[in-house]
Amino acid sequence: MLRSTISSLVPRATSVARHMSNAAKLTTVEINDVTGIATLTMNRPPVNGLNLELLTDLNNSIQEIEDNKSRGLILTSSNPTIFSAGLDILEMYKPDKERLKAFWTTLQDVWLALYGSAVPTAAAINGHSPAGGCLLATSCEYRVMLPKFTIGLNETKLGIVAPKWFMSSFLSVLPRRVAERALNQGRMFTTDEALRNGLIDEVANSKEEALAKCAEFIGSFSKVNPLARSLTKQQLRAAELSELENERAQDLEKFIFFVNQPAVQKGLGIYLENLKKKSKN
Ligand SMILES: CCCCCCCC/C=C\CC(=O)SCCNC(=O)CCNC(=O)[C@H](O)C(C)(C)COP(=O)(O)OP(=O)(O)OC[C@H]1O[C@@H](n2cnc3c(N)ncnc32)[C@H](O)[C@@H]1OP(=O)(O)O
Repeated sequence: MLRSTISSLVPRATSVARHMSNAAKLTTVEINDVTGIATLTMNRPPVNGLNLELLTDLNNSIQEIEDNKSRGLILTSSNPTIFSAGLDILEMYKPDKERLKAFWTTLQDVWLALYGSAVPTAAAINGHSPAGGCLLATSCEYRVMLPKFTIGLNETKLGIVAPKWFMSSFLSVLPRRVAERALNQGRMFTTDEALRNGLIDEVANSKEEALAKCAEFIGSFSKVNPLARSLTKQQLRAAELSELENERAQDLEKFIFFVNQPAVQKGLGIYLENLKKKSKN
């Protein structure tokens, strides 16, 4: 799984960023030619709702970054106020059976790829980051967030239950007591609260500053043997990764059963309606 070598850590001569993915996709990957760090940007207006297509592009982009020996991965958003609104609720409301399966399987793929990535990962959280957005951010090794936004796993507020692997990412960052209470409450943390509780590592005043801080974190490994680093990370994360790997089919089954419960459908419908009402006001 090792993608980089010590020699690839030496900064290269030019500073031109290379676009690795084409613009028609819902993600772009840009590699900085000096640092070798890849910035993976989500670009699905209006709110980076994680639908099947965005998840597919995310998965392919993570793979591309792993394959092209990037020195690290920074996840961010092209939207100036929203990192990601989490799962696109429309994928779960009155769903098509086959698409629902593909949707959840691809979300599992994205989590396994990002949480288990061999390269150092960081999230530049330049906007709100509820639920699935928080899952992506907490799957990374480091988080830098802009002020006055919110982040958290708010599933209980929607009448749904965050799966175990959502909780694993959350628990890898927060103390158990804080995580348990926040999950039960469906708590959204403000940027300040997230910093105080350790849900994020730093605050930045602009997206550029956030990206620079993420790059600095990734650069902190420049003198560490990359193979030793990635094997250490993967060993530390192995238990949670294999738990999902071994239970993928059951997890999918549970999800499909849960989502199709009339009470869950009713709750999602009401939540969507309220979102739409709010956006009209
Ligand atoms: C073991 C098995 C059990 C498994 C059970 C399932 C587990 C599922 C796990 C995770 C769940 C999720 O990730 S669910 C998604 C949770 N997300 C949210 O609750 C966020 C909701 N959105 C907001 O709070 C806000 O939209 C925002 C803060 C993200 C942005 O606010 P802003 O004011 O800028 O934008 P609007 O609110 O006006 O929204 C614009 C537009 O987008 C639509 N929208 C927003 N979020 C979603 C979403 N998550 N899915 C679908 N659509 C969304 C919103 O309705 C507006 O639409 P219209 O313009 O058409 O009105």
